[in-house]
Amino acid sequence: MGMKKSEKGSKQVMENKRNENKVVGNAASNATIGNDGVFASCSFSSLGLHPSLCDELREKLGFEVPTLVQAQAIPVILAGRHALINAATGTGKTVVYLAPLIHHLQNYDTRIQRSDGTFALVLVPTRELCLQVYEILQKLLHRFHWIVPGYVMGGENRSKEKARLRKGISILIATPGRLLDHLKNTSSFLYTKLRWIIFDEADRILELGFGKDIQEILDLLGSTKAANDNVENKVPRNSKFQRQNLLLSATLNDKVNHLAKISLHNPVMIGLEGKTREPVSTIESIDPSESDEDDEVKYSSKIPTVVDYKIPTQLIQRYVKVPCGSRLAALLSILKHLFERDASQKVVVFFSTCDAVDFHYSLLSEFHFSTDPQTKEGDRQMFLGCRTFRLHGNMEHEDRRSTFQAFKTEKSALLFSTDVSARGLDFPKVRCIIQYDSPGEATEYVHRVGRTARLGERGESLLFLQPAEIDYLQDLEKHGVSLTEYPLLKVLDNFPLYGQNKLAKKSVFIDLHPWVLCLQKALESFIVSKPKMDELARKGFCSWVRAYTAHRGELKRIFMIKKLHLGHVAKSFALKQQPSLVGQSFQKQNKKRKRFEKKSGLSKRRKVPRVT
Ligand SMILES: Nc1ncnc2c1ncn2[C@@H]1O[C@H](COP(=O)(O)OP(=O)(O)OP(=O)(O)O)[C@@H](O)[C@H]1O
Repeated sequence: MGMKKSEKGSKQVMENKRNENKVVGNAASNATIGNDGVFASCSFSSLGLHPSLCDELREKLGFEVPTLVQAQAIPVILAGRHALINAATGTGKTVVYLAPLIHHLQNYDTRIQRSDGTFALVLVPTRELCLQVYEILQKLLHRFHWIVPGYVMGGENRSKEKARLRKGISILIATPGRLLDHLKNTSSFLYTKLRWIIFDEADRILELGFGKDIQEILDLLGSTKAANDNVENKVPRNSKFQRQNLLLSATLNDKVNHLAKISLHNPVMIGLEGKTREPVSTIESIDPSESDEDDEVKYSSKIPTVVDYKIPTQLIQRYVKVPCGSRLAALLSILKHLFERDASQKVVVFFSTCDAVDFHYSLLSEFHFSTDPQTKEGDRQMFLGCRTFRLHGNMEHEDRRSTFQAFKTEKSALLFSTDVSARGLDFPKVRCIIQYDSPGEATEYVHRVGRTARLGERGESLLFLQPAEIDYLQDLEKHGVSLTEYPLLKVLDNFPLYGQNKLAKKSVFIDLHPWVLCLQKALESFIVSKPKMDELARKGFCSWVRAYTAHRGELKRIFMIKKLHLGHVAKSFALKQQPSLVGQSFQKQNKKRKRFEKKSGLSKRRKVPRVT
């Protein structure tokens, strides 16, 4: 007896699912951990990648074997599945999505052409990450010259971008704002053959307030789940233009739920709870025919609100408890200690605001120091001998670009940055991360420290906390992150002080330590003597306090503006001025803000975006 059309259809769906499950199953078995816990004990070709691409991975990037997440995820992506991928920082997520794209695009029966337009879209939160992904893509496409890589991002020349889009870009890397701009205004931007949409650092894209843009982008591309279902109705299941969306980050949390819900279709979850989700049950538990409401319930249970973050196991994580007024002296002392211990290394220091970056960068570029008060100014040595860079969102686009490239290639250097460097950037050989201003959300802590200890390399991180902020450690503990204390007094004791014997230098209080007192005095004199520095310090102070008030939710309990002694904050910018003067101007601003909030009923919902 002949089978009914609908029965035939459902049998076909079951068969497809079985085939997909086989691939996902293979992925799990491929992902056996190698001896080092970072790489898998298999080859790239065993994952199903084309031999030429495997050669390219080896020759152009020096990748011999896949990392664990690559071994888990590449077969899943090659099979055409939507996926949500969570793996620790520095474990090779970029190649997780780039390799399958290239594999498929170079495999088309008829070679793709520029006039076909865009096949794949990679969305990233920052310009630097955009460039970084583009550079890797360029290398990987060396022998596949007919696949054209390109990028569009804020700060670039729109007309030039339009011209490139008109010619055709096969794989496009983009920041959301600029992409939306082109989707609306560049009529020659062709994306009718778009097959992949990838969100790298998905949670950050949403946190930066791009949620609306993303919704609009997905709508314009017809790639929301609803639209996707429609596409599936029209396009045969094995069509090469069927959509496949991927979300990746080291910290996929509840914020990604909505994006996953609207953009992923029957996804495979990789790396949540530390292992590949049981492939068969994952696939069978999310039925594409189920309603959105049901999906939401399921996603929420898949991406828990409180998750243990994955931190590279070899990373040494410490905190240092420093009274507010001694923060600057402590930071400079620790940096001096680090570079004296090893002159050839890279260190990144994170600050909460662009102004704070500018102040500290200028200070260290100019500050000369001697513990002997008799030493003439011209004879004093630079406090730190290493090259110093700065990176933040208020810099000129070209400066940002050149700093990013320069810090990448330097062997020994110090980078002062806002969170613009916290996500995805792969600066080789960074040895230490210092979080001078606390990161706020635990997710940001994870990404900041993730700039070191990448791919099994050693690394250390140091979090500055004031005594009143020490509860922040508990907040990190909730996510399985625990830190040990840094022996600051021991480090301070080791600095030579002119005319004092070793015993006299010791102090049990950081703020009374003779080295700290001597350094603080020199810093304050330096600032007073340079009007430009004084101005930078004041600006830095004001924006720092403003950023401190912007901590949200639970964190407000830990970072309480009321507990701050503004005079001590001023001291941490080496300002000698009457703290009340600086404080008053802030308090006026604060009162004005509160009045405004009260009037407009905003006080509960206020969310101050950070300029990074
Ligand atoms: N299979 C591999 N073999 C050797 N090196 C690799 C391999 N895969 C990736 N790498 C290198 O590992 C580093 C980290 O890779 P990548 O930047 O993709 O990590 P990530 O997981 O995206 O990190 P983050 O979460 O910080 O964005 C890079 O320097 C990259 O070149």
